[in-house]
Amino acid sequence: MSTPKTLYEKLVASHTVCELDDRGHVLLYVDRQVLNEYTSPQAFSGLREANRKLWRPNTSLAVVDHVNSTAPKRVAVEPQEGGALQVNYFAENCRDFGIELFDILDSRQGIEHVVAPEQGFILPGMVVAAGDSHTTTYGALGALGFGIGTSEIEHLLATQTLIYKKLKTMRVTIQGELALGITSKDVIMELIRKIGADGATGYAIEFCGPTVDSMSVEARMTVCNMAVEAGARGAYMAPDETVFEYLKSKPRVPKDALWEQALAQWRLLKSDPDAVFDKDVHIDASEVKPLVTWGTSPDQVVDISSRVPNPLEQANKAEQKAMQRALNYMGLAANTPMQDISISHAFIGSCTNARIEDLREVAKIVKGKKVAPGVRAMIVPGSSNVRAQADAEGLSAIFIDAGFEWRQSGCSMCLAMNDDVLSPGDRCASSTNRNFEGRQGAGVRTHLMSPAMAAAAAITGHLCDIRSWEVAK
Ligand SMILES: CC(C)[C@H](C(=O)O)[C@@H](O)C(=O)O
Ligand code: SF4
Repeated sequence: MSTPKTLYEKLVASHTVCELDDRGHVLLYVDRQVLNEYTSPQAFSGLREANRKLWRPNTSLAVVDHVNSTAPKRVAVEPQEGGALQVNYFAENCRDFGIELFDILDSRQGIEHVVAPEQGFILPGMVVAAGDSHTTTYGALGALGFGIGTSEIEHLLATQTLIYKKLKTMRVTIQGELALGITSKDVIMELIRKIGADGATGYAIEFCGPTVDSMSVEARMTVCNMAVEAGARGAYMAPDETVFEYLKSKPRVPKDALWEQALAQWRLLKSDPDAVFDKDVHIDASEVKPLVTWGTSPDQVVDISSRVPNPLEQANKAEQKAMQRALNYMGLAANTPMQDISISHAFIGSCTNARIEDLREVAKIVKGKKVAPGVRAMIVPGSSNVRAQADAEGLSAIFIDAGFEWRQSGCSMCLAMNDDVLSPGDRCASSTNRNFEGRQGAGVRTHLMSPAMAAAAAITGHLCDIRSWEVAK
């Protein structure tokens, strides 16, 4: 009998063209890649210089997302606008190399990790690479997605392969029921709290267990998306009926007999029962609290009902110093109750938490309420399709009535590469995935949390416990 294998090992094995050495390097075939205007220019320039063509142009999908404006009225970029150079060069490259592009005015435009699944471009069992670390998101569909650098993009476009180092495997088993108001965002933040921001470096994570099984595909995407903040360059769940149901209606999935054939194959995509993982982690979902970051790394995170931690209680001197530095940057004093922290901004957006289910949750929280005086709150839908759907469901009317800005889609204030930049000292409750120094603008203080928590903070003007909110409803 052959050795039992994890799904990760099966996916890598089925895409291995050849082994390159005995240290785990293989030449890996990549099924599909998603391109953005921000990380692809040098790759295209390299191809142009070497006079190379794309090996399989129709395996690429190109989306403008990082630098575009999210101003409510959408217009094409003008040559003099910031980011226009990247957007225009991107369009030129897609035209010259024969790649399908969702440009700013396209009704399918949006953040790549929201758009690609929405289009049915990512299917179970695929290997997908892109010049963006949050490509792990696709693991929610049972695909192996990971981020690559710009020279790797060039290699990939020319050959449809990559030199890939096989990862170790980690199984994260999640069981128990989430309490009212607790979301999959809190679950992934709990994992990061537990294992640290480099706790999964060198690993691919398989998420499993009853809690994962009962999550929607969108909730699973949040988990796989943010797993990279624990260092994982691969994070997935075995695809199940929930995934197949989600995919069924998407525009680009195989149809009719091909669908049935695909389904039969996809149902085989799971780890063998006795497969051995290099590491096992368990999470009791019933114990997960609403989490919020206090520092400048996603693992500097606490339960909303607790206090800003005190570095002096840390035995490790280096850790103490890092905590103090984070507190200084964040303008926070140790032992302050987290709920006493006032905010100036709230941002609901990003590929972590700006899908339609997230926006529905936000609408439930803010309906009939008003954004606190002095707070600027914005909602940036994950894609133009999500925006249209939120309009159709009446969600955007609720947001606008409550005083939120309802904007066009893009990465926006998740990393502030367009005009959506905050000012030094601003403090933002954010549904995003990274709270690094300067992430939302120089000197800006970012607190990561679930979209529901960010919405509640916008209304009250300070960080607050979604559980008391849920009870009060
Ligand atoms: C711009 C891109 C390289 C980057 C990433 O890789 O994730 C960005 O999307 C981010 O979230 O920091
Ligand atoms: S929304 Fe944020 S995390 Fe996602 S791809 Fe854009 S910048 Fe990166």
